[in-house]
Formats: sequence, C-alpha cells, structure tokens
Amino acid sequence: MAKPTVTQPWRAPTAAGPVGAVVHLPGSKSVTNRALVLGALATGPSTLAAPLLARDSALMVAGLRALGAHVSTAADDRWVVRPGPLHAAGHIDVGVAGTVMRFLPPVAGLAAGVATFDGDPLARRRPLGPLIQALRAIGVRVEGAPGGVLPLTVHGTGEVHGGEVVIDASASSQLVSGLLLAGPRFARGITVRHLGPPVPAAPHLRMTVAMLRSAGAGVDDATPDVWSVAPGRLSGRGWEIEPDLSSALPFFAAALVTGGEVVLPGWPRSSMQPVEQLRGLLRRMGADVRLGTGGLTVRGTGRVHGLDADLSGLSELAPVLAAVAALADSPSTLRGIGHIRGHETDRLAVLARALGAVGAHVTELADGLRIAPRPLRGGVVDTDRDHRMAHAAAVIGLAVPGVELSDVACTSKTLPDFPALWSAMVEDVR
Ligand SMILES: O=C(O)C1=C[C@@H](OP(=O)(O)O)[C@@H](O)[C@H](O)C1
Ligand SMILES: C=C(OP(=O)(O)O)C(=O)O
Repeated sequence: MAKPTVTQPWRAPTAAGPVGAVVHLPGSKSVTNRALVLGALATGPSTLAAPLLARDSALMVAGLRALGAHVSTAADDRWVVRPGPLHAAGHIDVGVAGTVMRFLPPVAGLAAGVATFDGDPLARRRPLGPLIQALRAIGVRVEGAPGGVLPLTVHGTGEVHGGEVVIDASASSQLVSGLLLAGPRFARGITVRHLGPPVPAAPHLRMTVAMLRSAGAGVDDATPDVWSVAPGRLSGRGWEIEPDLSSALPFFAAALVTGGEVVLPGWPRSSMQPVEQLRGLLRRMGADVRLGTGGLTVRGTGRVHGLDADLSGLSELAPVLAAVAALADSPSTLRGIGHIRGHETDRLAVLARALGAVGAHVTELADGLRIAPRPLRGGVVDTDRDHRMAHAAAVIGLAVPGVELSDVACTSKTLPDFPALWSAMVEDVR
C-alpha cells in the first residue's frame, strides 16, 4: 500500500475585508484524466493543453505508463500521449483518486499481463464492487478484496469481449464512466444498464459521453440509465483542458462570504462542467456569477443566504457549499448526497464534525446535511486528509479568526498551489 503523505498543519488566513482578486486555476481533474485514458486507447497521438498538474493526474499518468502508454509530461502546459501496445507489468498506485481506481481496471483488462491496484488507506474503503462484478461478467479475470474494495489484481489477456452488464452505480458515477471509456476497445463494445437508486453526478456522465464522442466513439445514451458504446477505433486528438470548476468553488465562496469579487480567467463559453447549475446555487446564496470575455466573475453582496438544494449532480461541491451555509443568515438543507460517504472520507460525518469544531450546528441526515446558522469561533479542524475538507475549512477561516487545519497538504490531490493561491487572494483585499 502507498505510504500516506506527510500532513502539514495550516492556519487559515482571515480576510480583513472584501477580497478582490484575479485567480488563475489549473485544468479540470475530470477532463484531464478522461483525456489521458482516451489518449492511451486511441490509434494515434493526443495532446492535452493546460492539463491538471496534481497528484490525481500524476497517478493517472503513472498508471497508464504501467499499462504500456507513452505519456510525455516534459512540458507542463502540453502533455503528449502516444498509445502503445497495452501490456501490464506491475503495480498501479491509485492514491485516493476515484478516477484512477475506476477508470484503469477496465484498461488493465485490455493489457496482456498482471496489474495490481492499491492506494492510500482512505482508498481502501471506496466502492469498487459493481465494477469488479461487471468486469468479470465481460470476461476479465479480477481478484479483489471480498468487500468489493482495494486491493485488487487484474489478469489481462489483451482482449475483452464486452457485451451487456447490469450494475448498481448509485455509489459512484465513476463505476459507469470507467466501463464506458474503455468500451470502444472491447470486441462487442459495452452496454451498461444501471439498476438501483439514482446514479449521482450526472454531469460527469455527460462529460464521459461527450469526450468519447469527441474521440470518435459511437455512444447511445438516449435511454435513461442505459449507456451503449459501440466497438471501434478512438482517434488521437488535441484536448483543451478547461479550468477545474470544483477547485474554483472555494474562490467563488471567498467572494461570496467576504462580499468581494474574484475573477477566474480562461473559462470557455461552453463548458463540460456544470457551471450553470453552480451559478444558480450561488445566486440563491447571494452571489452573482457572470461569464464574459475576461473570464468568470463572482461577486458577493455581503449577505449570504442558506438554501435547500439537491446536490446529487454536484456532489464534489458539497463540502464547500456546506461551509458557506454555515456562514449564512438562514438554515440550509443539502440533500441527495448520501453517496459522498464513499468519497475520500465519509464526507457527511466528517463535515458535521469539522464544522461542529468551529461552532456550527450541523445535523447529519441519511442523504445530506442540515445546517443551522450560529455564531462561529476559531478551532482546530481535522480535515481527515480530504482536500475538499481543507477547502471548506479555509472558507470558514476567511470570516472566523483562529481556524486551524490539521492538514493542508491533502490539497495536492487536485490543487497543489491551493495554500499559496489562497493566501495571495486573501492579501488582495480591495
Ligand atoms: O468522473 C469524475 O471525474 C468524477 C465523478 C464524481 O464522482 P462520484 O460519482 O463518485 O461522486 C465526482 O464526485 C468526482 O470528483 C469526479
Ligand atoms: C470525490 C472526489 O474525487 P474522486 O472521486 O475523483 O477521487 C473529489 O475530488 O471531490
């Protein structure tokens, strides 16, 4: 198992007034890691412009190299993927990356040889069972831990016959995305039929389908809960990686809770990420989000409102939205996110504890959180090594002096520059 990273305690800076900053953010984790996988499965080279440089993308690169792809990361702003014959030789460290642990086992089925998968201790509790069963059903030999979690071993033969599988993907949309991304290379393609409570993170499934189609795959997603990918060749292509919406959220939140303004340059007119849905939520909480030629601009009014919202489509955004809700002038209920108990941590339990540590009144529900505003105080927040928990605590720290995080190094998962970008933003008080 991978050694856990060293923790780094951090005192969250408090804003002396409304922030006013221009923040340059790196590429989307979800787009980068899909582009890497599609590039490795294509018939020709692909390039990634402005990819994410972070732990999750580095792990994806290392995993794909272990499966035979050539990935050049020599230029930070332009990675090149040259597909090679897939062959597995050794171990793949998934860290705590859901995309790596769920997107690469199907690729390993296409590689001749044995690939073992394991990750950080936190990764060993993240759901994988339905993916393991689906892979077995389409002819891949997988040895896994009995509870359907890491570690696992894939004995690839170089060929996967594919076909139709029925899975319960209510624990994670990535269980479906992983099967679809490798689907064009299966002899009969793949049809995934979901049976069970709703699949979360619908925008991420739409991203998978859109990127597969952009790489030339035939995908039918016309029937709810059924996705079919036809067998065929994937083309190499150039991918422009858009900035990461989830990494942007704490900066949006900073504008909201300090009544300031944050500009994020480089946003595409049309995004594969759920910018519009997030914009609606932030508006309800008191911010104004505008997309123009200069980028995305978020303005706070100095007032922060609570909200009742179903976040099932935006589940990775829940921790920071919960932090904003703890600073609001009315109660909030965040629903539809029971599955985030299987994210990096049991995020509902960890959020209730972390926000409680600074005086918030949080009730854990089966599928979400209820947050009642109360005056907050400084305190030590145990992030449980979860990057989004660090983002959430940093947002509280803007408005509440004396908030200390047990660890900020965990932000390296998706945004290694978070502490520096955050401190620079807080210094930029208007
Ligand atoms: O496919 C992806 O890139 C992701 C899908 C979502 O996973 P879940 O469906 O497990 O929430 C999201 O939360 C995660 O951060 C990224
Ligand atoms: C849930 C998350 O990540 P992943 O599932 O990709 O590890 C996240 O980044 O909030």
